[in-house]
Amino acid sequence: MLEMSVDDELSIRGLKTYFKTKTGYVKAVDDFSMTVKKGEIMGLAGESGSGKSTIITTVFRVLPQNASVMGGNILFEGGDVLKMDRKKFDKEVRWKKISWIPQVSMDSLDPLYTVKSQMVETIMVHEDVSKGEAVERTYEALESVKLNPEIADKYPHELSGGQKQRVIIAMSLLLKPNLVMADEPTTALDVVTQATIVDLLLSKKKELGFSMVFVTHDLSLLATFSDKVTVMYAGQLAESGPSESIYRNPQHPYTQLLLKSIPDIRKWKERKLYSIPGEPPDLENPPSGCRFRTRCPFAMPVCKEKVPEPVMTKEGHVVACHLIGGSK
Ligand SMILES: Nc1ncnc2c1ncn2[C@@H]1O[C@H](COP(=O)(O)OP(=O)(O)OP(=O)(O)O)[C@@H](O)[C@H]1O
Repeated sequence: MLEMSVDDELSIRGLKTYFKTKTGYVKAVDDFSMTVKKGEIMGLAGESGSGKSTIITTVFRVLPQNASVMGGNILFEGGDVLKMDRKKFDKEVRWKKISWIPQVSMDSLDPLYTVKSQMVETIMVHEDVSKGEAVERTYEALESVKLNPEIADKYPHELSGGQKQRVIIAMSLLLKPNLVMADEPTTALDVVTQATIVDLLLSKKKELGFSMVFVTHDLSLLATFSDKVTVMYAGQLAESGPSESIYRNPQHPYTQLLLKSIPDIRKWKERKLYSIPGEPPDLENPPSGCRFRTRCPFAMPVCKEKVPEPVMTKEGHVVACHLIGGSK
């Protein structure tokens, strides 16, 4: 049996989630591991298409029809989320223990129902409470994310992006989950609204004490609040470790280049914008060995032959790179 440490909230081990296509399988998440400790904020970063959302939808068990979990475990509160009976997961885990804050998009709230009816329904499906009590809790939840109670009777299309994201946050915290997975929660919002949404999430975290996975392609945003950062490349782990150390002393060439591509506002006059040369690989036919080797300035012959094994460095980072350690 796979054991978790008492201070682990979520432990993803060797996860493989593939999408079936007409021509084969997109290996969107391929042997990926990550542990989130209780109460910590884990930032999950990587370029678009690196598999971040697929990890979240695999944990939340909302994968599309053409996806299959080909291997691995997702350990949470002593059990494997992937092996749990579907009905039990829906009733006891989804929203109640693990919740999800998706991007503000057209389909994150049901367009046919008012905010109040969606929130009341969420409470009543999971808890044995009267409708009156569920309505009362809905108003309290809206107030706790600083929304006017009038919002309760509105339909999603009547709300601004920022209001919609506050409703989604209120909904995701309704049942006081232990783990919140926020998937690019501020993308598609303007910069000022982005900052207020991050502040709101951080203050709710302080108040309620949940652990959080915060998915973003924006490493500069994570720097301001995450305890740890995991960097993914093409469905696999590149580097993971304590935030401060990752930003000060990145070990993986991909992390180094990602950090180099963050614009420094203090040097805006003299500095050209940097972007990593090349494109992320086709995940239906990824390169052999290290998937980053086709863009890596330090690629060596071994990088083509062997998949690098994640190893712990003296800085306390887990790094999958032949410059650092072993191979599979
Ligand atoms: N339903 C699907 N069928 C086939 N391929 C898919 C499907 N959903 C996602 N993919 C592919 O899986 C890979 C990982 O996608 P995913 O959305 O997890 O990446 P991401 O890092 O979250 O990207 P972004 O930051 O753009 O949201 C991509 O190559 C994507 O094209």
